[in-house]
Amino acid sequence: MKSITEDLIRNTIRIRPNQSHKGTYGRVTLVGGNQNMGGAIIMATTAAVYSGAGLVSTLTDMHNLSSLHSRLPEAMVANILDSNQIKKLIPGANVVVVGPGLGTDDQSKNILQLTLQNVQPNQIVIIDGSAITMVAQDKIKLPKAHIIFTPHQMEWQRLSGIKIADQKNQNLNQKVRDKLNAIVVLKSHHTQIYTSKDTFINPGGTPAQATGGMGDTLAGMIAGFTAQFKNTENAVLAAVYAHSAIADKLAERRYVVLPHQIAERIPFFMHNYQSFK
Ligand SMILES: NC(=O)C1=CN([C@@H]2O[C@H](COP(=O)(O)OP(=O)(O)OC[C@H]3O[C@@H](n4cnc5c(N)ncnc54)[C@H](OP(=O)(O)O)[C@@H]3O)[C@@H](O)[C@H]2O)[C@@H](O)CC1
Ligand SMILES: Nc1ncnc2c1ncn2[C@@H]1O[C@H](COP(=O)(O)OP(=O)(O)O)[C@@H](O)[C@H]1O
Ligand SMILES: [Mg+2]
Repeated sequence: MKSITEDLIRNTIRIRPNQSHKGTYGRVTLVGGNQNMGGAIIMATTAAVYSGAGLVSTLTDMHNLSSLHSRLPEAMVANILDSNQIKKLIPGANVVVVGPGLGTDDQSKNILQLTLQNVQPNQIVIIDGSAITMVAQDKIKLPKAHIIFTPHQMEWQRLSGIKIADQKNQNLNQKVRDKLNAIVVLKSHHTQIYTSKDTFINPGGTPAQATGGMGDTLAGMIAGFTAQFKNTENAVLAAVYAHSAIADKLAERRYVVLPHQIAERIPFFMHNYQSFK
């Protein structure tokens, strides 16, 4: 298993060309946040915006509208229950994130299905949180697209059938990845990334990260990075690395690191590591 290196991060985060505009940096659409879990989609959206995605739109329950807007005026918001908005905003994106705080009831399932039905083959789709659980339990058909799953260990157990105790076995994980034909970010205290060619381990991470919303933030970062940087695999690796490297730094002086504190530091981290042209 290869460790993600600083060099890879430097070769991935590019200096922004002068001749560019917001469209250069990708369109991200996020789908999630029911009445009870608006925080999850707010954190994911925040991370996508702070990672530098050019245009970010969020389909969420309208109960979350004012809290999302007041925290993050940069994001556009649409009603998750309006199927016309889903049909418009999903095909218009470069990267789709589905799942943070989506819930797993019948309404959530319909939203997930409609979202996936509108995905285009050239798009990157990050399937996180509740969406992983529903794909696992309800045998939801996956679209032809560049799919990235971001499960924690229990979500991976649900999706892969591999018990948490057996997830140490990389061959088992890789076999299921091959069947899914996706990038799998298997989150834990040292997150592993399974791609079509390789397995990587993230060298960083701290128990100060063990708090709700930490994975939602990672999903948004992966969206922001993959929207901007051409090599999708490297963009995923860079996002995973940045997420924990920022946390490790903050944890030098904190007992717990909050997801929004990570989001605030993303532009500083990316500034320090930019080099690739
Ligand atoms: N503020 C918000 O709006 C927030 C909303 N959120 C949204 O909630 C939705 C549900 O996601 P979820 O992860 O909270 O619940 P679920 O999928 O049932 O998994 C938990 C079960 O798995 C087990 N478990 C075992 N290993 C584990 C591991 N390594 N990491 C984690 N869990 C592990 C664990 O075991 P236990 O804790 O009991 O030991 C428990 O039995 C999702 O859409 C998400 O986006 C959250 O982000 C929080 C903030
Ligand atoms: N003890 C730990 N050490 C390092 N990283 C951790 C630890 N606990 C959790 N994390 C990280 O926090 C995130 C948790 O993701 P997830 O469980 O999906 O959170 P949520 O759904 O609440 O946003 C993952 O990126 C995981 O690697
Ligand atoms: Mg999660």
